[in-house]
Amino acid sequence: MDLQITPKKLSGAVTPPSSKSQAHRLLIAAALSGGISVIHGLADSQDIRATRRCLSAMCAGMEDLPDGTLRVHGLGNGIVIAPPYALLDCGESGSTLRFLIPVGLLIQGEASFTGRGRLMERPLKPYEDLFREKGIAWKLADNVLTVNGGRGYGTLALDPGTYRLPGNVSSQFFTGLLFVMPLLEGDSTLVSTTPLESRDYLEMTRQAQAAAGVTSRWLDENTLFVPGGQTYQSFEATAEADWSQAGFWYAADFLDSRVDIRGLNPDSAQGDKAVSELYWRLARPGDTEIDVSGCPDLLPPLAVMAAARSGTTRFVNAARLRMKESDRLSTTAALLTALGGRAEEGPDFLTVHGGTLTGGMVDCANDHRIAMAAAIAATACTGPVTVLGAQCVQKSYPDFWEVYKNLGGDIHVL
Ligand SMILES: O=C(O)C1=C[C@@H](OP(=O)(O)O)[C@@H](O)[C@H](O)C1
Ligand SMILES: C=C(OP(=O)(O)O)C(=O)O
Repeated sequence: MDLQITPKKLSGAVTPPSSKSQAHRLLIAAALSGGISVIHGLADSQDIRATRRCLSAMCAGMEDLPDGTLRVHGLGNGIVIAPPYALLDCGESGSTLRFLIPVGLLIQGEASFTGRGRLMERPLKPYEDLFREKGIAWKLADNVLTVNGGRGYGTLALDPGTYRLPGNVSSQFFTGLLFVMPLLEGDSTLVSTTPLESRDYLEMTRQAQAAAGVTSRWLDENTLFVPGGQTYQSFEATAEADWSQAGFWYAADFLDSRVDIRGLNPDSAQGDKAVSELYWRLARPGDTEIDVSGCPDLLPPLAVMAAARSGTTRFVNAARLRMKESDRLSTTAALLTALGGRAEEGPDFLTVHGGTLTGGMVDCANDHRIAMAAAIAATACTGPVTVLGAQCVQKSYPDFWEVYKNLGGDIHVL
């Protein structure tokens, strides 16, 4: 779907959908438990559907109630996950794939993972290296990854112990391991061999586990101690509003729209709540530097703010942005330059020069956050903006265009 946007300021109230990151975690913690958990406020999106689909394929029960509540029938303390083989279609969701690979080792036989778009090209090496070191079967061929925890043969391939991973590729590997470690018979430690980036995402994992009565503790800033022999208890929880998505509405306000952003938890464990402070930092004129290693998903909306401010903004520690749904350093720079802005990418940074945006044609590169950033940038352009492939917002915010229109956005489908 291609859209033409005629620049208009937006106005009205918005409640962002519930946090995708929190939703993945609550679903997995509920599925690993031994009872029926109740989750309120889950927003629908392609990524959340992917996690639900995979957990269902592992035999967790998912029951949607008419009031929007989801009841999850857990697998039984994760000890026996029923099928002897499961084919798990992760769609385009990196979180689903990386969170569930270790969970797949609990299946009696093989678990195969597949995905679409760029998913299976996104990094998996930290798991591959670790699995090879531990003697766990790993095969990636023709877009399908197969792992085998060997549970059907009376052994548990994932032993308690020390697990070392680089901390600068994706925090999602740490989350995946952290989900299964408490179920092992003995204690484990999870060690980041480089300074751990996106640490708040691990805190979100620990928070979802805490809801299910599962604990771990930091020994130092790169080492997490995970007691073994724990079980996930069923729980009731409400998913909170998504700070990463709120970032786009903050950017709209930065560009002089009047969007009243509602429902956000200021004490949230979501690291992307940093947008509320970064907004004010960017509002001050002059050159500035922003470290996005802890909040990579904020880069597209922050870059749009940077394009309209007075001064140069350098986003640093951003190498991981190249490994998202698109190479986001490149696609964010391309988005801004296509609209008449000035931006340059480096290997691990993006420099954005403030100025005015004129309009033009943006290719979303199948990246939801590029599509939403383009929509917000359009509100400040002097001429029309064409957005190619706008349907990719389905990944995380399916009614984004509807909301944009309700706020007064002027869009029509080409
Ligand atoms: O754990 C999570 O929910 C996520 C972690 C981040 O990934 P990285 O840790 O790979 O940067 C983030 O970009 C992604 O959208 C969601
Ligand atoms: C990178 C993202 O998600 P994931 O890694 O789960 O695909 C995202 O939502 O921007």
